[in-house]
Amino acid sequence: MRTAYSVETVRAAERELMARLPEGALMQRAAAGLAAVCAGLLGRVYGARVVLLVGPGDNGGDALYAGARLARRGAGVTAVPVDPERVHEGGLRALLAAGGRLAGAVPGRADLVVDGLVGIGGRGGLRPAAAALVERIPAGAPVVAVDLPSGVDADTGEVAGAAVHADVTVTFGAYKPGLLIDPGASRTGALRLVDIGLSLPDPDAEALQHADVAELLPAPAAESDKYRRGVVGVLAGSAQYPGAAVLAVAGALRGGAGAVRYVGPAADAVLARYPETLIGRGRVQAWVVGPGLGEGRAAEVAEALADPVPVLVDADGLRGLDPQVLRARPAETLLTPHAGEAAALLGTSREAVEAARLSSVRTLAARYGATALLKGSTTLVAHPAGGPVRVNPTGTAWLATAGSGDVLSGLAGSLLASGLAAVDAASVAAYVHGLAGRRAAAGAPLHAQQIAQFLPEAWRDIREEARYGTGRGGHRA
Ligand SMILES: NC(=O)C1=CN([C@@H]2O[C@H](COP(=O)(O)OP(=O)(O)OC[C@H]3O[C@@H](n4cnc5c(N)ncnc54)[C@H](OP(=O)(O)O)[C@@H]3O)[C@@H](O)[C@H]2O)[C@@H](O)CC1
Ligand SMILES: [K+]
Repeated sequence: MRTAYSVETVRAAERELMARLPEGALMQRAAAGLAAVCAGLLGRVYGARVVLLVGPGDNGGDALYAGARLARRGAGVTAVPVDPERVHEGGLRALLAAGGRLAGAVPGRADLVVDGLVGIGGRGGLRPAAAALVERIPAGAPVVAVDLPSGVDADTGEVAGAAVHADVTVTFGAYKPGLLIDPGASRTGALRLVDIGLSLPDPDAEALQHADVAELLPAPAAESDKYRRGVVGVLAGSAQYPGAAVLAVAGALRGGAGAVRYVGPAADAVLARYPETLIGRGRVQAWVVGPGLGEGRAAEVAEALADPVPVLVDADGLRGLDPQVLRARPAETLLTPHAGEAAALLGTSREAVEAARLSSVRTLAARYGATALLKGSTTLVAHPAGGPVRVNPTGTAWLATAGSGDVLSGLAGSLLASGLAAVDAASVAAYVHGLAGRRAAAGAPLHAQQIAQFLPEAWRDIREEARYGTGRGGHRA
């Protein structure tokens, strides 16, 4: 599990630790870790041209101390400050003593650029003087961000204006949520965590990794039959949208439940494609309600919600949901809106949800007493009782295609039926779905059926990589 902590939490842990350590010890730990990553990237440190972009705070200090370490190993290190009047004094002294130099402009060539402009003390998009240095980064030079890419909001991943695009981000003490959530996540490149000895409470956000997902994926036991493995009911589709039913069933058939039961007017379309589907009402261990239902189906949605089993509500099923009804349910409810549907549930605009995805998903879960999965470039999952928000690390922009959400809801419902808690079912489904989307896309547009077709491959890959380290990986770790 990759866990992430808010700036406030990191600062508190840092204060607590600093009080017990000699002055500057934490910065030295940070700089040592940063220099080690830089040296690894350079391969040969001696003679390498390293450029440090240095902001006025401790983030710049980290860069300067790391630069000093590289200079002592023979690198040619040039520090370019945003403001020559405001540079971390100790760091600058160390760099100059090690043979590094200070310059007023970014050199035209570099083997490595270190972004020490701003870290967790940064607010808003990069200011013009800092942004001007970023623009001068020599083309093709690899960029290592110190703690986080400058311009990315550490707590939310929001990017207001200019921000650094890093190839590697070396972060200290703990991951910050903004490194895992887009648009920030797409600026970080490969993430490296340097342990500086902070003791931390419960995280604010967390991201499943292959090994976590492998442990959660249901596996049939020797004595399993289809009913013990769970039956998932799918209430979806309409005369107008029969395809949504087919796609939700496609996802559900590949989610580990022993059987899929379809209820609705698209039975012919479903059977034509998946003859193994059970048709009509009967006992289920979880429901998927909503994809392609169209209008006027509230009574059927209410009936499913009255069944005392976990229910996933998606798409048209989300219209007019009553928080009181969900709160009174004896089993878990999982809501899977995209930003527009979440906005309707929260009585706000789509833009407001997109701008503040983390707080939106938390509010949604708390207000409706349900687990909430907010779809998007980084899908988020929140539990109604709070706790860390799960951030999906496998998403890809190619997943934003018609019907993709129907496959996801079928898959998540199937995982619910096989006994996973709603938070796990939702986050595992998002993870496997994202991976399948990446496999299916392989850099080209895809359609939703392909995502469903690639689910078994993604699933196997997760199992194998977790067990033998031999899977093809491919997700950004
Ligand atoms: N946590 C830990 O355990 C450890 C933390 N460590 C390190 O300390 C870092 C935090 O240092 P920090 O507190 O000095 O703040 P930092 O990120 O350097 O930025 C503040 C400066 O930037 C400026 N500025 C603000 N916004 C801006 C913008 N948009 N565009 C441009 N400029 C902007 C702001 O200017 P001002 O508002 O003062 O005018 C201020 O001068 C942390 O990220 C990590 O690297 C490690 O050394 C040890 C362990
Ligand atoms: K930085």
